[in-house]
Amino acid sequence: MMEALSDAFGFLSVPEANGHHQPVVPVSMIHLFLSMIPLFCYCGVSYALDLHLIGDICISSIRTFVQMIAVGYVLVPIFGWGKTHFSVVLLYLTLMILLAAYEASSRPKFWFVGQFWAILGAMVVNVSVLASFAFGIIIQPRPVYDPQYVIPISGMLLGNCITSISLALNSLSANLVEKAPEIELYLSFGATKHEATMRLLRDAIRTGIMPTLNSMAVIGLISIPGMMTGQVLGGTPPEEAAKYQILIMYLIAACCFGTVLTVLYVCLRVGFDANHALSKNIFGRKDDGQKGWLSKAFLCITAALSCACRGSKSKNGYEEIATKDGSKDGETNGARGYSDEEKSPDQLIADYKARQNTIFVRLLNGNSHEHGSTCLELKHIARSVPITTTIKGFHQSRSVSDQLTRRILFDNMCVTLKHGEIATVMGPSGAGKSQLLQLVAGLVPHDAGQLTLNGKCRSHFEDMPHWRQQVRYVTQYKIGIPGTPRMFIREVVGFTVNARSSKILDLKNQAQEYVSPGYEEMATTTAELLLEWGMEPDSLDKEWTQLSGGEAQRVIVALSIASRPQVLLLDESTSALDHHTKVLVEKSVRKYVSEQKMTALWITHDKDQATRMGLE
Ligand SMILES: Nc1ncnc2c1ncn2[C@@H]1O[C@H](COP(=O)(O)OP(=O)(O)OP(=O)(O)O)[C@@H](O)[C@H]1O
Repeated sequence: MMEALSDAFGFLSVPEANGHHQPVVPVSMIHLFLSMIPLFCYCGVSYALDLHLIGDICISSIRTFVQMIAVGYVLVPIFGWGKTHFSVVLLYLTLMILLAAYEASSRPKFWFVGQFWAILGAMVVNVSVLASFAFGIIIQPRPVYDPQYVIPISGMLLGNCITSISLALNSLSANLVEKAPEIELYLSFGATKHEATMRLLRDAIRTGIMPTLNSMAVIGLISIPGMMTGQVLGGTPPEEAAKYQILIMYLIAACCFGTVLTVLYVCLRVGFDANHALSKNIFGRKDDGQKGWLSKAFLCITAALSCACRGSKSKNGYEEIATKDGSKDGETNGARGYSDEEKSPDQLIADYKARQNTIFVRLLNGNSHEHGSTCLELKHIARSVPITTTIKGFHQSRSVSDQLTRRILFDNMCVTLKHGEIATVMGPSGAGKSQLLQLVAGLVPHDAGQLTLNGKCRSHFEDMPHWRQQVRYVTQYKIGIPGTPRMFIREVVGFTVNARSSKILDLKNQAQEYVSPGYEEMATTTAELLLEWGMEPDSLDKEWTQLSGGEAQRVIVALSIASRPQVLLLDESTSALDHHTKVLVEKSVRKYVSEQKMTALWITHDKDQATRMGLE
């Protein structure tokens, strides 16, 4: 039995003359405790730098100790029974895979409902396929489920998958939440969800598999894997141990690649709805509430210890922050502030109802185009947003009724705009103006009603990217994407070219086909507009991150106009500009809307701007 362990697992033991194994390096419990000392020194560093890692260091150290000692005892009988009972091996593998899925699922910063099952499914499929390939075709142990081979190798595959999946998923889910404005920028220029997230997806895949590729790059040169070392010490010739290790590394890399791709595919499917719109409320931020009970118990103990150590600091383990006037954080002008968490749902609903959420959509130049044909029509549109994300503790709660957890922003909204018309959208902050424009752009769903463009109902468009190519939403956020505006033009033209080439085959829709401008036309128009608005045309070749807030705002408005949409949706698009430049931009928008027979909806808080826009 010990020979089997030694062979497969690389135990550091050599056989004695009497057949018993003697460890190459005898390790006593005292040695183990001594080896913990350097690690625990870093608890002091964590404390000094306020890293909040003391709990994690303690938990990981204790888990390593308990788990490894336990496996040392459990493996011997399992290797023995497993040789003749496949069910024992299967049971052990099931346990391993469940724990691996749980570990991988608990690490990313954001999570979605069903994440554990997605990871479990990805692991089961990929590990099963690779293990079948490895044991059935390459290694061919007898029996094929020989636990001496199956358990250690599956363990190595799963262990590496945990790291890859958690890194990749953490990268993609955090980006889907934190880089939503970037994704929506691409979507609003007609990108599909895959085009809009391609960069983030590539980053996530690279992040996930890089640790494995890195260890493959240095294996043999710098790192000698434990398994190979164990085999050599157990008597296997080094060249044979090396070949076995190479085989294992290839299997690990393939398994990591497969699981990462599968899990990211599910994450993307969950992160977008059928209309290629980002589902922003799907992802929850992981907090201590999502930690396992074991981790929570350890965290409580370490928090109590840390609290006792701090003495003069706060009782709850966190230092209280005093504000300038001596009051504590959360207090303003002597009155204690309170957060949404402390209100009951009824109070919150009453608060929301009490707010004036009226949105005014005012037509500015309707008289000049009385006989024009209808461009954009909103019929009885309604939109509500979940309020669960703002109330901690109710997040993802299934027991609270839908009515209680949603806030109606607007209901029964009807707007008709003819070609060449501009309307302002005004209302208090938080009333839902941006939501209205994003709804028109198809970036958020609507609860009821119908939208039409040139008389064609939105549901009759081939898909939402085709609608968005003609309905351009100009975000109010500063653009922080990598690259330059010129690169962005190339990407945008690519989206519409793809869409057109697929649509050419669609004979039914050819009559209403949208012909987007090519690269040259778009770049020239953008440069001309920027010149009119007091910017150098070489701004197109500056990195987005090097442009000031006002410059970036002008560039994105210019790009939007130059992409010749039917509907222009401007969300406070001149908020960062000085008065003179604002007037120049307003003039150009009026000119282009009129000349190109577009329609524009313009959100502004500036009454003077609304008045100016109405005076032609
Ligand atoms: N995905 C979401 N989930 C939950 N609530 C949301 C979501 N998106 C927007 N909201 C809420 O909807 C409300 C309206 O948001 P919106 O951005 O449309 O306001 P606004 O009228 O444009 O405000 P401002 O003038 O400040 O830009 C806000 O209270 C906002 O918190």
